[in-house]
Amino acid sequence: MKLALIAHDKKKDDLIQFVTAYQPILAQHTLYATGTTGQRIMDETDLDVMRFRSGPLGGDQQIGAMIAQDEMDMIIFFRDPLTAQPHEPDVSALMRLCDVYNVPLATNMGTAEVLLKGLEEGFVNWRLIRERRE
Ligand SMILES: O=C(CO)COP(=O)(O)O
Repeated sequence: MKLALIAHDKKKDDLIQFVTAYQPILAQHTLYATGTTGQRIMDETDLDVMRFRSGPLGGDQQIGAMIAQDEMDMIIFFRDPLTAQPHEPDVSALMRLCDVYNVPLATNMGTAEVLLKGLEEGFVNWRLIRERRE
């Protein structure tokens, strides 16, 4: 599976703690990240990450493009709900595309934990359900 990991600045420490705790699961998948988040993951864990541009410079949109091409399976995006982001339209667009394409999106650690545990158990069947419908 292809997973994207993203965190706003004040949530990056939380994301590092989370990916460290769930490194054994994450290591079984292909990981993508926005620029600064990805750099921190690579510096502070043993995970290998394909980095896009930094979020404010288009990284969210690059991940959105992968979603639109049906090439992304899950997004873990620790958003900061208390700080205005200069690229808020990009953040909204990314989340909107997750809903357009039914891509699982966790915007906080609680949901991210459930998603990763579900992923580990093989509960990610939405593509099959969608294919049956089409
Ligand atoms: O701003 C972001 C997501 O909207 C994250 O970008 P960085 O990982 O480059 O900080």
